[in-house]
Amino acid sequence: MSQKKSVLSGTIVQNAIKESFLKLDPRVMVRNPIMFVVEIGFILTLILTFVPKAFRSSTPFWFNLIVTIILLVTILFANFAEALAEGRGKAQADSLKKTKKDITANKIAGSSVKQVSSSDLRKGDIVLVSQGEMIPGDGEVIEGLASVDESAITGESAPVIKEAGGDFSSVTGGTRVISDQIKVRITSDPGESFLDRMISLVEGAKRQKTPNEIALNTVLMSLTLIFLIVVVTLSYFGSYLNVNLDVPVLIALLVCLIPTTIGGLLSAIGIAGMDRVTQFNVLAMSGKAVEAAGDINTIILDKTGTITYGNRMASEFIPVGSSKEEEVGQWAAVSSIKDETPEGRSVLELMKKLGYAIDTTLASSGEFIEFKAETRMSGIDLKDGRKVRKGAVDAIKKWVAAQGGSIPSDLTASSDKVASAGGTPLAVAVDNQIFGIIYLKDTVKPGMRERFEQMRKMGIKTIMCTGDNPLTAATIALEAGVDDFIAESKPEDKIAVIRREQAEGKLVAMTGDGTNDAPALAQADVGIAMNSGTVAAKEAANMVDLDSDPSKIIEVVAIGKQLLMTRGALTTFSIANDIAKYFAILPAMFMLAIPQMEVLNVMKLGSPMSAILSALIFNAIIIPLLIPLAMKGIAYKPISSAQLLRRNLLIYGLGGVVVPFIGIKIIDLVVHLWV
Ligand SMILES: Nc1ncnc2c1ncn2[C@@H]1O[C@H](COP(=O)(O)OP(=O)(O)OP(=O)(O)O)[C@@H](O)[C@H]1O
Ligand SMILES: [K+]
Ligand SMILES: [Mg+2]
Repeated sequence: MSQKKSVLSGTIVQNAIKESFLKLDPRVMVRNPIMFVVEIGFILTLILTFVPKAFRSSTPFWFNLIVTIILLVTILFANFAEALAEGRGKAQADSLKKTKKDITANKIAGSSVKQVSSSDLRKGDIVLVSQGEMIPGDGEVIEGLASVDESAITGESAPVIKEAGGDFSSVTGGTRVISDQIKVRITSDPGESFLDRMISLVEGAKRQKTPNEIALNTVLMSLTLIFLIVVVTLSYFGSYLNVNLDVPVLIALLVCLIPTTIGGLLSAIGIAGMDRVTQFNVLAMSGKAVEAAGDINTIILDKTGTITYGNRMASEFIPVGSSKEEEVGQWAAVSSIKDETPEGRSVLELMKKLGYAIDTTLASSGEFIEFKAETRMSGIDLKDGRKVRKGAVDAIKKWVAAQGGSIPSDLTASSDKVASAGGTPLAVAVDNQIFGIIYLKDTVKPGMRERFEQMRKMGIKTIMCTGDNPLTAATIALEAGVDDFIAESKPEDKIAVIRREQAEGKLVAMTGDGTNDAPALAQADVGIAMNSGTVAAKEAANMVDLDSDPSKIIEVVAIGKQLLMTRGALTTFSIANDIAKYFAILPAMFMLAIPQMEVLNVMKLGSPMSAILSALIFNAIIIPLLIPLAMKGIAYKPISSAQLLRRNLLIYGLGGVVVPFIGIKIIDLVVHLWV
């Protein structure tokens, strides 16, 4: 993102303080039932402060006033935690909104170019964008190639190449063309652009509670309800025994017992988790996706463009049978004249490099057969009836065999040589004759082996799925160090792998960039599309990586795990805490009613009233003290989940019991000076 703020700026804190008060509105508070109970308690003690005799209470004015103030502060602290977590996203949204201004677009209408406002562009419109101009809307490059400065969106200053065909065709409105000229087909209507979605995302406007959060909330609400019943029963019980338990004391008891710590921090934890993903330049469409990332068992990656750089370039024409190199090149070129994919264009470039002239007349009137992931071939049907094809060797072999052709005896040896070097062999054929092989070269990105090793330590299995042949796949799989690979896979095969894993109860993540990856990205529990990829891939996925770095999935998984751990740890801490507070406040309450019960004062607190106030003060200040942990998350190390659980129970369970004893005791020493 354009502004990476690692520290919280003063304005964010100021706004959060203001927001904490605005969130006191009961219509807002009711969305957080635990804190809403505290707010009702606050209203009751407020009434008691000014009408001391209400509810047959006998506590003094000053006590009621202090309880009222502490309750208010407790709610404000919880609101502040949430507002602070929301703050960074809001600030980011503001700066993104500045990127979104109306610009003039060169819309192509028939044979002329018309100048229109970018806000008047609709899905399907075609615009021309030249050097120095801003791209007026999201779209797909349909003609040409240009380098584009996407720093407004990604924060990355190095320009990226966008080109028609292939997997690098999508462009984002608000980015700038810095060289050449492209024709773009607009793919979004006003208000539905990537930037719009991004703004509403970081703003948290459409934030919904995740299923995990809803489940936890239900548990916490049930706990609250149980304590409410306990406290109400206690008050009746008291009056039956002729012991007067005062309303402010009962409210203090209730607030201490209900899980206000986690209740106050829960939404901040979720928002901060999402925000951490965003700071990492990954846009998560839902909190659910981030949480799912934390539980991932299997990751599916495609080969080209993910594990390798993805600029598969023709580097050699290898003749087979009785044909000549130039012949292979000629037919490869004829089949590529209208092939807009990087592979297709690289064939023509290789011809130029080798100094061969391309016979364009032959192809000019033919019917172009576009490359499809399903057929794994592309080519042209010539006017004279001949059909020219290039494509995956197995696909071409089948195609030739279906026409009664025979397979040259040296084909396999030649294609295997290319494949075992990690290259992609494309066979070139005309009707029933195979002429030779195009050697497409690609390179594995550096550092892949270490990344996959890290995933293995996290207990995650990696599977490479590629449309390429088994030998190339095996070579690259070995070089990159993935656990498993599937070759010659069509889009539906990728989905089948994901479904198979899911049927075994596993959560599956997938990264991809191509249109052929889109269905699988949608099927996966976590689908991460590369921002460089096609519009279809980005729409199907539930996360978009603005830096287009597929290995980033590791960090996304770590952030997801961290989110789940932080929530679990703070829930444990909160509930353990409440148990400790019980020992401070319950004896104090009875001592207040029956002064002879001094034996109950196990913590040796100053006086019943100072004990109650100390517990209540501790209950309030623990919320802001835990805000940094809620926002930053608990540090994550790749160790087994059993070890993790043991460690967290020890720290946050035991800590949760011990800390309040010490905290309340210290506060009581101070409070008792007055009370
Ligand atoms: N322009 C093209 N013309 C003909 N055949 C092609 C072309 N591009 C690729 N192929 C062949 O089709 C196969 C599938 O290509 P595709 O780009 O769909 O792979 P994929 O399924 O995305 O897998 P990956 O990206 O991991 O390689 C390639 O391995 C290659 O043999
Ligand atoms: K509490
Ligand atoms: Mg691909």
